Amino acid sequence: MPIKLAIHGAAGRMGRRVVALASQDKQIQIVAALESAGSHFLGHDAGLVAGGEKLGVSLSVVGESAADVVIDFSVPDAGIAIVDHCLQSKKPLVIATTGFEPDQKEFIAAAAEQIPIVFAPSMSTAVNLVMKLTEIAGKVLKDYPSGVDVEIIERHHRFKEDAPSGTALKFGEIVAEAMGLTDHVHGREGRTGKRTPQEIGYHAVRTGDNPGEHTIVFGMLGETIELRVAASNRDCYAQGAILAAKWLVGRPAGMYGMKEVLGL
Ligand SMILES: NC(=O)C1=CN([C@@H]2O[C@H](COP(=O)(O)OP(=O)(O)OC[C@H]3O[C@@H](n4cnc5c(N)ncnc54)[C@H](O)[C@@H]3O)[C@@H](O)[C@H]2O)C=CC1
Ligand SMILES: O=C(O)C1=N[C@H](C(=O)O)C[C@H](O)C1
Repeated sequence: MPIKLAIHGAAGRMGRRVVALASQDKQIQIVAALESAGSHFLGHDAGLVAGGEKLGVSLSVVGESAADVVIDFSVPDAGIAIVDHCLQSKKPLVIATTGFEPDQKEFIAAAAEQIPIVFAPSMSTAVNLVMKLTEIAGKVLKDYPSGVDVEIIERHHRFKEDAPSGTALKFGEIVAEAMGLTDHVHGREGRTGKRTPQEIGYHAVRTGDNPGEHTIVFGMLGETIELRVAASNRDCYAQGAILAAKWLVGRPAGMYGMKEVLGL
């Protein structure tokens, strides 16, 4: 029996790719494509909106559905609303949306005590592998004699609404944990003084249609390491979200990440 999938934010850049790829997947049946009450795509066929063939599923607002699992690529407030919906209907949920406030993250963590949730700022296998490499690099370089300056540079399309990216923040958490660093510095301007060894620097570049690129720089005196991962389209994220949804069905309540999904 195929897994019945609902996609939240289905007419967005990511939602459309999830619809397009999930509709080609024999293990998945799309049963709901959800959008905001103000979307002019409501009532339109989700397959056609995604640029493919007619699917027979119209874009609708959140309501009762036969879904076994939900994938969310939307905006933070809508993400919280779908968490609440999944809590009430006891449905597993993959949250790919970024930019949540701290209190919203607490709400998600509390929800994960009752339903299974995968919550990850990047669904890409390559990005999650580079997170693992970053952890290794951080641990190995922690006590490097000259000291190590870690800077995280991310580049995304001009339409992105949050900065730095959720993925950049996650890279920063990994570095902080691995190296015992405490200060998160976002951009620099003016007479900032010398860089301190406790800093992790973040730089958010917004240009054109870049689907996402992250570079983690480990700068020593005498040598430099750069770990870079760049998407050339959005399918790495959509495929990862579909993989996470399949993995999540039947799991106990809990908060999972792509680390668990990918066995990293
Ligand atoms: N975890 C990951 O791998 C990735 C995460 N993202 C994140 O996913 C989110 C969406 O990204 P994009 O698709 O590029 O944005 P987008 O703006 O193209 O799509 C968001 C969609 O959510 C819809 N939406 C807004 N309010 C809604 C509501 N109340 N109910 C249902 N739908 C609602 C919008 O109408 C829109 O269609 C962003 O937070 C982005 O950072 C993006 C790519 C990869
Ligand atoms: O908005 C995007 O496009 C992306 N957002 C995610 C993030 O904020 O980390 C993941 C990916 O980099 C694309």
